[in-house]
Amino acid sequence: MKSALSAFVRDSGDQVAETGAPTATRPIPGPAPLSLEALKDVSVIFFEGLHVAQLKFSEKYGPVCRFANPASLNGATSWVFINSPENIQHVCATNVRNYSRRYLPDIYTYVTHGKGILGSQDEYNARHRRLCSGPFRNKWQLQRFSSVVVERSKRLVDIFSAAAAADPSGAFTTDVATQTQRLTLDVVGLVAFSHDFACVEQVQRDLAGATAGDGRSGVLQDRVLWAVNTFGEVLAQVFITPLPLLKAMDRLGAPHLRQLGEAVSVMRAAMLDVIAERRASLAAGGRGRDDLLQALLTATEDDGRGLSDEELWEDVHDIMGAGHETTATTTAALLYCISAHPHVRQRLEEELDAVLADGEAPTYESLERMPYLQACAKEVMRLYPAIPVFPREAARPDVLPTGHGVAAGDVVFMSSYALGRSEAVWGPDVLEFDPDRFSPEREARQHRFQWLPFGAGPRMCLGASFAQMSVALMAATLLQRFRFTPLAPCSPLIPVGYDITMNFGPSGGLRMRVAPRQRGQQQ
Ligand code: HEM
Repeated sequence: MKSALSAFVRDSGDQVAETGAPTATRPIPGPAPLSLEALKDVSVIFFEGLHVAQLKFSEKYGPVCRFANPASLNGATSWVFINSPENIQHVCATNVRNYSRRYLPDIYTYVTHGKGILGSQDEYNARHRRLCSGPFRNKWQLQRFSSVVVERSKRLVDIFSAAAAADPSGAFTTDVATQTQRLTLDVVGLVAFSHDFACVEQVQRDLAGATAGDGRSGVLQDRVLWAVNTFGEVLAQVFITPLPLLKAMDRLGAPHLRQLGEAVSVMRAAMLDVIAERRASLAAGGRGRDDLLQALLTATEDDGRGLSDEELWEDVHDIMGAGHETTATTTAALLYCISAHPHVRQRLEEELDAVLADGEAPTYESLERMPYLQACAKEVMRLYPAIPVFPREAARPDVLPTGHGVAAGDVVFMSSYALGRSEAVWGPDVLEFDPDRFSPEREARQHRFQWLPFGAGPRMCLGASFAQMSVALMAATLLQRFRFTPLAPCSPLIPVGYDITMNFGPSGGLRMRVAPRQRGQQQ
C-alpha cells in the first residue's frame, strides 16, 4: 500500500547498481590551471557562495566543468562540477560504488573524528544509517512523530492567536524564520530524545518584547540549547577554512576551535546523562519512550551488536543538527512563497478548507488528500533547497554518460540549488514559483534525478520523509488559521545565503505580517 508520503519522496536513494560505463571520453571544459579566468571563477565561490558558483559555472561551461587543483589542496585532484540529471544519476546510482564517500570539509572531520552519521564514511556510516533510519521510515513511528509536530504547531497557533488578539489592529508582525526555528527545535528534541526545549514558549515572550537568556544557566534545557546554537553558528563561520589555518588562528587567540570544543563537550555531557538515565530506567523495567533514542537503545544488528553510549550521543546529535535548521528554513520559505503569490494561497486555502473540517488539525493521513500543499512544498525545495550542495569523492577513474572523464581523487560537486535553477532542466520560466510543475502529469515526465533537495544515493538525507511530513504539517496547521503577508517591498525571489544550511541574508529573517483568517475567506 502507498504510504501518505509516498507521493512526496522520489526513489533516488540507496541504490547500488553497477552497469557498464560508457567508454568515449571528452575533456571536461574549465579554466586553465592558475589562469586569470580560474581566479575569476573561483572568486565567485568566495563572494557569492558555492551554490551560485555552481549555477554560473554550468551556464558558462555547460553541464560539466573541471577546476584543476595543482596544489592538491585537501587531497583532491580536481573539482568537477556536474549539473545534469543524467550525470548525477550515474554518480548517485548507476556507478555509485565509485562515489560512495562524501567529501567533507576539514573542520567537520576534525570535530567529529570521523564518527557520527554525517562525519563518517564507508561501513561505519552504512551501519549507523541502518540503525538510525528505521524510525524515520517506519509508518507507525512517522505517525507518532506527526502528532508531536502537530501538537507543537498548535501551541504556536495559540501563541500567535493571543498576539493577534492583543494587538489593536488584530494582527502582528514577526520574523517567521526565527519562529519556525523554535518550532522545529522543539519537535526535533522531542522526537530525538523526548526532550522539551520549550523554545515555542520563547515566541510568547518574544512577541511580548522580552529577551531570551544567554542559555548558560545550569538547566539541561538551556545548556543544550546554548551548545546546539553555538555549534551550528561557529561551524558555519569556519566551514571552508582549512584546518592548518584554523589551528594557527587558534594559537593567535581566535575563539572558533575553543568554542566548538566547549559546545561539543556540553552536548556530550548532557546527552550521556540522558542516555545513562534511560538505560537505568529500561534496566529497571521502565516503559520507555517512543523516540529515536529509545529505538537506538534497543536496536541491534544481526550479530547482536548495539550502539555504545558514545556512538549513541553522536548519532542523536547529528540527527538533531541535520534536522532542525533545514526543516525550519524550508517551512519559513514555504510560508513566504505561498503568501507572496495570492493565487497560490487561494488554491491552497481552498484545499485546506475542503480537507479539514472547522477546527480539525491536519494529520499524517490527511496530507495525502492535500496534493497542492505537497506540490507547493516541492516547488519551494526546488528553488530553495536547505542544503545546496552534495559532494562525493571519486575512488577510481570513470567516464560520465556525457563522455567526460573523471579522475581518481576528483571531488564531484552536485548541487540541488543549481539543478533547481537550471533553465536547461526546468525551462525558461525556471525562476517562477509554480507549484503546478509538480502536478502528477507534469511530474511523471520529469527525470528522476532532476529534483534532489535531499541529495541522492547511499548518503541521501535519512530524514527526507520525516522532513517533508513536518514541513507540510507545520505549514498546514499555520495556514489553516492565519494569513501571512510579506512586508513590502516583497521580492518574488527570496534572497538566500548559505553557511552550512540556508539562511535569509544579512537582515537575518523573513518578517511577515500575521493575521487570523476565517474559513472560506476570499482574497
Ligand atoms: C527540509 C529539510 C531537509 C533537507 C532539505 C535535508 C537535506 C539533506 C541533504 C541535501 C543531505 C545530504 C545528502 C547527500 O549528500 O546526498 C542531508 C543529509 C542528512 N540529513 Fe537531511 N535534510 C532535511 C531534514 C532532515 C531531517 C528532519 C533529518 C533527521 C530527522 C535529517 C537527517 C539527515 C542526516 C542524518 C543526514 C546525513 C546522512 C549521511 O551522511 O549519510 N535531515 N539532508
